[in-house]
Amino acid sequence: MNIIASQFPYSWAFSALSVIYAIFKLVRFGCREKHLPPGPPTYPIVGNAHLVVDKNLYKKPVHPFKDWSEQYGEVYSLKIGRGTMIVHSRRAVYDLIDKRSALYSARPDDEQFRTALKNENIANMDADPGWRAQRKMTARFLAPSKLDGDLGKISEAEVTTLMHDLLVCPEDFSKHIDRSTASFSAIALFGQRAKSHDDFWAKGVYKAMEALNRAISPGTYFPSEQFPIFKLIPKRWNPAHLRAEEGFSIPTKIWTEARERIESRRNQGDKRESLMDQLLDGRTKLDVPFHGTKLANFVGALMQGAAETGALAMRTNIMFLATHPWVQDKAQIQLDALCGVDRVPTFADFKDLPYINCIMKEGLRIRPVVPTGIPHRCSQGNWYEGMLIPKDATIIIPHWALSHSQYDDPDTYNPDRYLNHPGLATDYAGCSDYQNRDHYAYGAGRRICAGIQLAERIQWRMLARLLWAFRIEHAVDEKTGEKIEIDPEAFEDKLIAGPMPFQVQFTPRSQRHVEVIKSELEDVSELLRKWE
Ligand code: HEM
Repeated sequence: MNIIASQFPYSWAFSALSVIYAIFKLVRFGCREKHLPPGPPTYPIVGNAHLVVDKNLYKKPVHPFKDWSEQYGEVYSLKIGRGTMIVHSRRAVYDLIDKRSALYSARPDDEQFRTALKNENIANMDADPGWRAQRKMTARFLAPSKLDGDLGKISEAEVTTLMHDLLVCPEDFSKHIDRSTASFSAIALFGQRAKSHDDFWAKGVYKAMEALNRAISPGTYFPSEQFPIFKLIPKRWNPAHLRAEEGFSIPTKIWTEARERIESRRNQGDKRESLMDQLLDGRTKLDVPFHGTKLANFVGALMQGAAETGALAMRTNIMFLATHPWVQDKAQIQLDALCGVDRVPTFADFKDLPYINCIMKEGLRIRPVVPTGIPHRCSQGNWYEGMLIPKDATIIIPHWALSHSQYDDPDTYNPDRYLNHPGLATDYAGCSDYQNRDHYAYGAGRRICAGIQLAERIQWRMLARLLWAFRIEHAVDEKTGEKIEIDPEAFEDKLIAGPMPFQVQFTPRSQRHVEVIKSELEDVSELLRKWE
């Protein structure tokens, strides 16, 4: 009896201490650890997870990314997942993402991304030999010499088709742009052209992107890395998980069919110069071999990276050009002086048409296509100005917020701000003169957009030719005769985002311009037919 009585207080005390410790740990769970960069106040358990439920992280009227940077500085942290660090200044992007690129080039190990992209999409692959091999091959295939050679001619031919489509049916301008960027990418990557918007080679890529955007857009799935309890929800009851599975299965089905179509064409003796043809030939070999669906998904992921981004950026340009006629005036003075009415501009005119480049940069700055960037992961803990950036922290470069805080008068659309930036984005990215970087729309460090050279050329060609050919103006309401307003803030809430639908008018600048477009189309028809 005595023995039991003397043991009781100890076991009670032990249990009580355990409970107190568990409560302490629970309450501390979610608190920001010492040495982490500062950030918004945390709540027990949830940390800062509640803050990202609002998808409007970057936009007006809330703009929290920007407000937090004003409050907490150039690098701040959110207690989400294994820690989320926001790198919010030109200097910090250069110091961390560019200079320490070896530590900042991994991708977060996020279950939703893992399920939707597996290790088969270059944009989400970990920084391993397979990813390096794919980057190397992409850089080789999309080298400037090729993009300015045969691929350049094809790209210009597709833009000529776009000009003609805009003559014939201007109200469908968005569809024409989608077709144009998809078709050029499909010729380069698969050796096949998209003759119409409903063609497999155009429809497929937008269907794949829609599935992917549905799966991985910020704020649309449970933060199961932070709260593993969500992993216990049966997958069939978790709509976000089902969306993630479709984010993989829908694109994989499309790119597998694409590969089969190419194999069948090749079996009929029709071999072409596309990336897929070269891979199937074995003419181009990857340092790390492909298995299963990886080959189809590699080329498909490039197609996904190429088609929609360029189309969204172009829609943004059109929106701002329609609302800023003085910008068109400036560009058209240069175009008319150089090309007159008898010839269309080509990329060889890049240096002589500097204002087109200014317009391209300003569009990417004011409405970056990937507003919150694609997250990076820090693969090794390191210190920055007395703050710890922990191993496995998610790293965000908030493109939209950066663009709206690191520039003079950032909310004003003004391509003139780039008059002293005559180079392409590649000339400024990663440069030690970080104050002079043009914009961050292509990301930073080793993970910077792998198609940046192509992206710049596609947009430049579209902008130069469309501005040479048309005045872009507000659409007019047929009943009232009033112009239809365009809301420049109406942008999608997606990982890869563009303007909400809007209406504009494309008016040919003269009858002579119309004639030149028609004769140009005749000239390039032969070239394009080869890819049908
Ligand atoms: C306006 C056009 C484009 C924009 C704004 C854009 C933007 C971006 C951004 C922000 C990233 C992530 C960078 C980072 O993690 O820091 C990215 C990655 C990527 N982009 Fe683009 N992109 C565009 C066009 C293209 C084109 C034409 C291609 C052609 C293949 C392409 C292929 C890729 C690929 C493969 C990646 C993944 C790179 C990696 O994770 O290693 N993009 N892009």
